[in-house]
Amino acid sequence: MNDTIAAISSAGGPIGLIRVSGERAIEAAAAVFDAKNGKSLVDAPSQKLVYGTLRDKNGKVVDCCFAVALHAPHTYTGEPMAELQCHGSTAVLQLGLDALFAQGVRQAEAGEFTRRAFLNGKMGLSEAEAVHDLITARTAEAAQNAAAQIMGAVGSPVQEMRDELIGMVAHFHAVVDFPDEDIDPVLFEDAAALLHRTTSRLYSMAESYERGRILREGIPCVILGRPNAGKSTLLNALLGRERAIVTDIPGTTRDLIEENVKVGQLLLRVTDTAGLRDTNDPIEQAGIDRAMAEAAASALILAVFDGSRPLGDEDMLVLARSAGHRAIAVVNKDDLPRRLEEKLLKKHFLHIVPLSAKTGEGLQRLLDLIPRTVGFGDGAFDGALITNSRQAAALARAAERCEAALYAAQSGMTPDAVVMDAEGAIAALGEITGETVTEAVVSRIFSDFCVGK
Ligand SMILES: Nc1nc2c(c(=O)[nH]1)N(C=O)[C@@H](CNc1ccc(C(=O)N[C@@H](CCC(=O)O)C(=O)O)cc1)CN2
Ligand SMILES: Nc1nc2c(ncn2[C@@H]2O[C@H](COP(=O)(O)OP(=O)(O)OP(=O)(O)O)[C@@H](O)[C@H]2O)c(=O)[nH]1
Ligand SMILES: [Mg+2]
Repeated sequence: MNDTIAAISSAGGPIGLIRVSGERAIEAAAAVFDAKNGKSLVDAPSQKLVYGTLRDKNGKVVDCCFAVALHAPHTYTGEPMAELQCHGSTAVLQLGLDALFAQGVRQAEAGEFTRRAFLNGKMGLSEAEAVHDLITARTAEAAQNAAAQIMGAVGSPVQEMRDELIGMVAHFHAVVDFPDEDIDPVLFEDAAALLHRTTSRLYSMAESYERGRILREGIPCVILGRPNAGKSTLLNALLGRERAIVTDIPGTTRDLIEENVKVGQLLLRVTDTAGLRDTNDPIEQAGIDRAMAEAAASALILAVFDGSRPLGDEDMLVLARSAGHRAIAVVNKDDLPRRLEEKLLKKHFLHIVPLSAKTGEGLQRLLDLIPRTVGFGDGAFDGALITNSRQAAALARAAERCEAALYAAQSGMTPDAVVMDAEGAIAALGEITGETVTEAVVSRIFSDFCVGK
């Protein structure tokens, strides 16, 4: 039997939530809470807020709050649960928690509520992982996608494909078990059709991770350019505030300046850097080294050029660093007379955007372009984007095995060959739903969660 656990499930707001789950959850909460109506929480109807007072382990009243009993099995974890909705002070919440501990309840580990929900069959593993995605979502779109996944946007199709493959394998097993009978060729045809459909579905789900990862994590983007090109001015323009120091002295920015900015549906994790040039100043050189390293690790380079001057040697460092990278050339200072020749830039960059970081003229064109260069148009976020690397890897493995089974079915190999690969695909899909996953993997997944979830 599971012991009873409790944790503070809220962070920092004016109202705080203590959650309790396990066989003794409601009794323990009832022991520290006196309902104003004089009845014990044990006798309260499920899911009904009850007003009253909370007492610490010494019996002192420390809060006027709500309590709620949640009767199994219709709870988040599937176990009896209780909640105390207190005032949000850490002191109050800790006293409430300590009072529960005095009733034999223990501190919940990271993700333990959701782990229990999974182990009790309340949700599949992909839904549990989406809970974590939702808690850590940094944009509305990422939250929307995660919410859809909690509702089964990944788990349901995966379950469906798995069930279909299991049905097919069962059919083949019947044939394999009676080898004397002739194999109906329709069986191979039907199997091939199913495997074909499933293979392409699986590949497209696995491939959606490239965009799903960007949705969840944002896109690391570096502003690169010669000193004085207007990199810091561009950062400030993107942010809409004076974040970085701007002067007309070349070499103003030394350290990396990292900020997040929402661009369309995308979170841009943008870094302003030191201007690239040959220098004898060791401090400036350290900044340039960091700029180069940061650019190498980024997914997008905004290469800034000063449009009011011809391209110079320092700009060649920018061209070299941008080569082979996803990059947009920004021709800045477009409010001044143009002295830069675009010819060389056109050879190096697919996209060239003239703008003035100072006046903001042309900035919108850059903002429109950035999401498109990383594959984000105006999409809906209905949970179809895979955001989890573990799921993506399992989907790719399932797709490969499914494709191998398809090949076996089409090339008239023995039913055993079809079955073997199909079973590999079934197992890989089971890792996503959680049906065929090891204890160690489950532990690792939930240890990433926060305490109280
Ligand atoms: N106060 C509070 N707010 C919260 C949570 C919580 O645990 N407590 N949640 C925690 O994540 C989230 C809501 N998720 C939940 C998911 C399922 C159930 C639940 O009780 N499920 C029952 C069905 C209940 C019913 O149909 O009325 C079940 O699955 O059997 C509760 C919360 C966000 N808000
Ligand atoms: N006219 C005009 N001036 C600009 C524009 N963008 C930047 N400047 C000016 O160019 C100078 C350098 O701007 P910064 O943003 O500091 O340039 P930087 O690339 O960050 O320079 P370092 O940090 O030294 O590498 C400042 O005087 C800015 O006001 C622009 O679009 N038009
Ligand atoms: Mg600067």
